[in-house]
Amino acid sequence: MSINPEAQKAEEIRLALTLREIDAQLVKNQSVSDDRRDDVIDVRKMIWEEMRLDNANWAFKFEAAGDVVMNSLELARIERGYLSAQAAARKLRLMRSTPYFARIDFQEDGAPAGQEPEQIYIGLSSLLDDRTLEPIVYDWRSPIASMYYDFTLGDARYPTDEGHVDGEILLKRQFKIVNGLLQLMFDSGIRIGDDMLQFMLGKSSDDKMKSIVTTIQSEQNQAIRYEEHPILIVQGAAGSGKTSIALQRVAYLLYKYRKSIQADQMILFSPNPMFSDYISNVLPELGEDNMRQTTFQDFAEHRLSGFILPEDRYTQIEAMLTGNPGEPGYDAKAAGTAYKSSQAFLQVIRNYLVLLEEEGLAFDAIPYGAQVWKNEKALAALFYGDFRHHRMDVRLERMGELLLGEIPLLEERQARKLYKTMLRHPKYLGTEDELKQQSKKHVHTKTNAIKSFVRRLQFINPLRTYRQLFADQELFLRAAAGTPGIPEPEVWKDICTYTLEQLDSGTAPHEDVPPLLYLLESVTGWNSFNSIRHVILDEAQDYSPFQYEIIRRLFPRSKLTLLGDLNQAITPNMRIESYGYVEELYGKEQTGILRLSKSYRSTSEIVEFTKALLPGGEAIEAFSRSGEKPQLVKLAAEPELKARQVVGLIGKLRDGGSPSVAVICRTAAESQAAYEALQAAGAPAHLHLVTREETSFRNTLVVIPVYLAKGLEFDSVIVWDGGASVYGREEERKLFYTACTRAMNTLYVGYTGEKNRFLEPVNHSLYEEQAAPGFVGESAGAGTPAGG
Ligand SMILES: Nc1ncnc2c1ncn2[C@@H]1O[C@H](COP(=O)(O)OP(=O)(O)OP(=O)(O)O)[C@@H](O)[C@H]1O
Repeated sequence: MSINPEAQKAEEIRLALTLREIDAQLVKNQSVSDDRRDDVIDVRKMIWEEMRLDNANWAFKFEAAGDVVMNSLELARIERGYLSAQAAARKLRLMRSTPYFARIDFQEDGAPAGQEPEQIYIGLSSLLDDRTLEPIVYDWRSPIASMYYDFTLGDARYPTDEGHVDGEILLKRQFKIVNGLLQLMFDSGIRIGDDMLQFMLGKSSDDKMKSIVTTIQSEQNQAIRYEEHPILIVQGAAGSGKTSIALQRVAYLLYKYRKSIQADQMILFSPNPMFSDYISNVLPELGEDNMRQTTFQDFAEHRLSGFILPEDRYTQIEAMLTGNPGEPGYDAKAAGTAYKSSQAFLQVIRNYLVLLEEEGLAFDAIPYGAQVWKNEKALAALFYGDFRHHRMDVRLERMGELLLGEIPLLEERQARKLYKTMLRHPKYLGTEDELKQQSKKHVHTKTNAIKSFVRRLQFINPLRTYRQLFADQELFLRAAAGTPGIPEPEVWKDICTYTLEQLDSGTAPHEDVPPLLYLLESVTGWNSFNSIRHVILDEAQDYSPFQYEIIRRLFPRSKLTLLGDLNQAITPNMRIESYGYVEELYGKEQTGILRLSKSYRSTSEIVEFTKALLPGGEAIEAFSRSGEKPQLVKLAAEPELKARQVVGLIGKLRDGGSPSVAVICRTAAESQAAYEALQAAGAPAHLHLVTREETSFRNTLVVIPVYLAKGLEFDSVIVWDGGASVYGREEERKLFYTACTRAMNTLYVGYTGEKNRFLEPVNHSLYEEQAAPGFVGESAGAGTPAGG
């Protein structure tokens, strides 16, 4: 809706006044910041002086120590003040560029006649008039600002501590202000969207993820501010904004609970370090510190270090995708993955833990040098004898205390023995006192090793305990009694053989890592992180019941937000069809589910095409942004020619101005081959192969396996080979869907041979078919390059 010149002028004046206020506050903040910095330096100097009183007498030193403590407390206080001044300056600087992005005029019900509606300007942070303390800009996360996201013109309401305030929105205006300059503004009657969203989505991705605060949609806003249950599950279609919601939700919670929650009390489990880098700019853009980020793999490696090497998730996926049924180890791993990631197996491990209370925990003898101090039998006797009435972790604690308590006696005895031997032996020279000292020292080294062994609970062996389940059929059947889904005996035998082979070679297959961790933590006592108040899991469909249970136990005081898309559950053989087990683990009454069906990433043409790949895909809706139809491109079977054709497609896209192009392959092995072929075929020099070791995100021109492209997006996507021989199995449907949904504006599905079967039912009006550049169509035989 266009805006009259008078209103335009008024907005320009309002912007100028706001900028003036921000400038004034920046100057003031700078002087406060300088003063506080000087104070910090002064107090540090003072502490330093006091600590250097080396030559002073004891009484003086004592007094000085008291002063140091006092001054340290003072220093901590001033430092906090300094940091908060800096944070305020950071926010003001962000606001200097974009002070606000929206305005609503709100008339409260029951307002006295003639009272003007309140003009609510909404920005990244709040800004108060320094003198009157009247709000000039409201933070987008404030309750009053939520109306901007939730309502169109007309009736509206917002929550306050005393209940809802009802009224009417008379105007809804959006601004694009960059570097303090008003570039664009328009009024909208309908949802935010439309014009501004078109504008935002139309921008092609050539960089990391951006914040979406200016155009958050009402259903997304609900997820961002959701607080009805401590556990929130967001199931959303590809491109529906789940990752964006996760990050804006962190910002919202940091604002709402700013007195009690800091950024480092929130933790995001992300799929891999490259993804962490991809999203790393969003919170700083919003003026907030980044939350902590980790991956489940990192945690597992940390906890299992010293025991066994956990196989990486991507190694597992690659093995499943590159192997074939019938090949050695494949079926056992596939069946093992399905069973070990199931809820049924969680129950088996729980039952096993009950059995272990009575018998079966594996112990390792405690060494004293090359000898044994306590053998397995003696340790088991303590665990299952003297301490049997306690919980297992308490038993271990008691055993630790008891064992450590025996060490002085051991030291004394051994030192005496050694001393006597030394006295007798001519090779030990020295006085009696010297020999006594030497023997003590020698013994001490050995007992120190014992102490560390005991403190680290190395006298139990969780790995052997876990292994036992696969080595002892009768034991497994006892643990599995009454649980569903027990594999057929033949299948179980194969699973056991494969598992034992792997464990004995020093690697825990990826599917064994969560059960192993769960067993280890349950026996030794959960090392919980009580300070973490909120855990966010992106790509939640990739976590098994075990992993959820581990996360629940590790963060007992934390709320949880899960964001996932069951249609992108691409780990082969991990059968995750719903989040029912999350509800079971946390309790239905603790859990809320929100569903998002609108997809914002891709053009309507791409969304219509990709949703047709899914049974039940009708529920997915496209945001109305138009582009080219996806193109199915028949490529030559001959590898060199095919690579040249794909180089041609890349050239076409780049000539068309596409800022980021991804050639997406099914596996890492296929990516490597495609990368080499493309290089040899003259691809641009900056073509980059993305591997799982990648820690920083770059997307200008990449070759990437689907499972690493997950969660990311590219202006253009070329599916390297969507042929029937590449995507053949039903379980690869989701993999293919994930690959195609990475495209924002252009999607080319290359294929050799026949098209895959997921494409068959897709209505032909949803895509176009074309011959590759320099390729004279299918009928010309497998690739005769035009003109060459
Ligand atoms: N309200 C919005 N305003 C502007 N852009 C949006 C909005 N919602 C989503 N987007 C954009 O849509 C794209 C997809 O968002 P995001 O990656 O968060 O989706 P997702 O659900 O996590 O996707 P996927 O599951 O496919 O990885 C991003 O470019 C994001 O910026």
